[in-house]
Amino acid sequence: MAMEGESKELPEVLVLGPPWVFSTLESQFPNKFHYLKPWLSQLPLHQFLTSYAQSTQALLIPVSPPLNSPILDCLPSLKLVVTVSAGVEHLNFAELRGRGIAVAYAGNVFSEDVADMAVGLLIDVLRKVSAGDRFVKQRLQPIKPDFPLRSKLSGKQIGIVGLGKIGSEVAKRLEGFGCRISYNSRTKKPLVSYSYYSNVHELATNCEVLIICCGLTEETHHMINREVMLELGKDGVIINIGRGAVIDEKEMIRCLIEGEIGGAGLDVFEFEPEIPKQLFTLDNVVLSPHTAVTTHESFVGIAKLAVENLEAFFSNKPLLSPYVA
Ligand SMILES: O=CC(=O)O
Repeated sequence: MAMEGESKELPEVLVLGPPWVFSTLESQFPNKFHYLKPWLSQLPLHQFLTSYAQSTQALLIPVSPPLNSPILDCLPSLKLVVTVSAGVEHLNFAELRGRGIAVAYAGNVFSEDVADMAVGLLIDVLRKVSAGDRFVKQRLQPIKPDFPLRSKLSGKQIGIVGLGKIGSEVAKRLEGFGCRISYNSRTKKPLVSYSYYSNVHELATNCEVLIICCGLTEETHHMINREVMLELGKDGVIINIGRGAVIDEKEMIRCLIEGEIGGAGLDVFEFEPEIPKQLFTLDNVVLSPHTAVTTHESFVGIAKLAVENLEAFFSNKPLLSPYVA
């Protein structure tokens, strides 16, 4: 049902969650759909949905909050969820399948930006770019011999955890730095020449850097545990642009403080939006507020893809980026 003052002719799309990508989508593609925007209403969400979204077939959401059963119960006509994210851990695929709801997601749109961020964090941790910046600004001196030595990136042994779209982009970039690439993933990739380790323990033992590029599932939750970090070793660096809970964050902090690993570059955290305060005091840690995907280009790209998926759905055509669980 259309809200007062809005078009009833355009296909209806419900938008949930923080409208961060939505504003780009709406400004780039105005008048494509009739958007239901609960955040503009005084009504509590469930009341809004039962008042206005009973015939809504398509839903647009970011990666959080989880799309739970009470929300789905309020949307009896829902047939499509478009999540503007590469990660899909907020979706329960068994339930969505049971309700006959298809899913489209970000596919490859963010992969280059996320891979760039992984390399940026790695260079920052190894070469102490942010630490050097703090050093100069705090002491107001451009050059000082007592700044600690950095570590070289070229030639490093890199272990990629999850050689999907993002992991492959990371590998491609680091090959350009003369790094030796190994990876762990559920299965060996037939067309890839990088060394494959069937478990993260062997990968960590044989690498100097671990880059977490996989999604969060029951299998990957806390996959990077204390044992893996000890195997990575005292000079080892962890970069995480996947999901925070793939690493046992408490143990990682302990390992960083005790010098059991050398450093970390983190764009994601186990209990977002919380970031453990101990990380703020560590100079061998570079932090980023889960912004690997937030470039102008990625936002325009995901807005376009979301619109294309919605248009395909409303004209009974195949989705552009279906997520097949
Ligand atoms: O974290 C961002 C995403 O999953 O797209």
